[in-house]
Amino acid sequence: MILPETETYRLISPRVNQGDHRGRFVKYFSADSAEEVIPMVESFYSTSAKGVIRGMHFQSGEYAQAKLVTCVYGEILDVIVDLRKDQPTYGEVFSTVLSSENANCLYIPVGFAHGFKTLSEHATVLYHCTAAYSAQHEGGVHLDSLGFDWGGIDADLLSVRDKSFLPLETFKSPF
Ligand SMILES: Cc1cn([C@H]2C[C@H](O)[C@@H](COP(=O)(O)OP(=O)(O)O[C@H]3O[C@@H](C)C(=O)[C@@H](O)[C@H]3O)O2)c(=O)[nH]c1=O
Repeated sequence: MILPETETYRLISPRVNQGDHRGRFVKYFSADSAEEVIPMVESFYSTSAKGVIRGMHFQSGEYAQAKLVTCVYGEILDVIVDLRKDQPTYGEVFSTVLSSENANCLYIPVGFAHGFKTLSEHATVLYHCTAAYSAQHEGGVHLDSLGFDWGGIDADLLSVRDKSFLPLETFKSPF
């Protein structure tokens, strides 16, 4: 997929969110109502305990990914940072709460790094991506270098890889 260079992130509210005595039915994304078709090729989810932060991740080159992210169980603070060098918004952070309650979905174009913190006891985060996973094309920027207040970072709950990322200040963006 070729994304317009000026494309930016979008918070998508669920189109259908009806409940009855059985529970709820939520459609958090529909290609028919999107501004353009987003060809998703991989879908995966992760589960995390309270306080876990994962990020700030991206894939680059031919495996660069746009992502749709939603939280289907629990609540997370979802965070993205703009890594597009030619944009005046380079380094800017956007954050939003995604939860099973609000059923919101964040569309993250190529050129942004993504991460989140789990706010609830447990959270399940679901992704749809426009490119396949490629370990060789993975990259990241240190989550504690964005000038963003995570509301506390528990280093014991970070992955070794996430701790190893360079700070935004010295990081060389591939975008
Ligand atoms: C992302 C991913 C990981 N893996 C493997 C690699 C590793 O052995 C294991 C766990 O990977 P990680 O520790 O990178 O998982 P995680 O930290 O949850 O990675 C995710 O973080 C969030 C913030 C994102 O934005 C996602 O795109 C993804 O990068 O799963 C896959 O096989 N396929 C995948 O698509």
